[in-house]
Amino acid sequence: MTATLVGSGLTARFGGREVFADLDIGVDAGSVTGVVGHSGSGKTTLLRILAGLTEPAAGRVEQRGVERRPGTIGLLAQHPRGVANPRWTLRRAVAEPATIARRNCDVEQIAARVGLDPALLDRFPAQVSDGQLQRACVGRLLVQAPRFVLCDEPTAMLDPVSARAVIGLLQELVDDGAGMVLVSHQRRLVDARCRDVVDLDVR
Ligand SMILES: Nc1ncnc2c1ncn2[C@@H]1O[C@H](COP(=O)(O)OP(=O)(O)OP(=O)(O)O)[C@@H](O)[C@H]1O
Repeated sequence: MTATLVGSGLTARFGGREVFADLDIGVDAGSVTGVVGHSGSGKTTLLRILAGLTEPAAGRVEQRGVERRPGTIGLLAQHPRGVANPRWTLRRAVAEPATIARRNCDVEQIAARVGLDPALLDRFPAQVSDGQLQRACVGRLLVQAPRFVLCDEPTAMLDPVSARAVIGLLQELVDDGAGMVLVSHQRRLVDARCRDVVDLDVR
């Protein structure tokens, strides 16, 4: 059975104001579903609902064909500084999924894979650039090896070289069989990468 993440009939509402209603979205293993829409249309909210971080006002999210274990969904935030623990070194953050699962991981090898200077691994988030921190977040995803990756404008903070590197690394996760939901304002990127696109503006 193909692993699939499915959201059906999803409605998001804050303080009586409806952000979106009765929305369906799905992504299969090894493919990318795009999410586009104007600022405030609910893209981040949709990712948070898919990740189980926000409860929808209606509808449900299911993972089909996936073994029950923690960490089957990974998130890559638009602003890595907003999610990185400021008191943890990059080494600790990258290794955390392996620490939780009580398995070993070669953090230096992961750093090499994501193009992060190993000397930066013992720094704290405030001591590295946004691009370096985002690469560490991608490294953490590689350690986590989630079945589904939810990416919220993952290159918005990055220079073109770092952006291409991050997109390439995310594509590797998809090539290895992850299903990805990609939120982006860059319609060209979405059209080039995504099999299905959910447009929150034309519903
Ligand atoms: N926790 C919350 N409480 C109240 N309102 C919220 C909350 N989270 C989001 N909203 C509102 O829901 C709407 C959608 O927000 P969301 O961040 O999902 O939009 P977005 O499409 O990701 O925007 P952007 O492209 O600017 O990142 C906005 O009007 C926002 O103010």
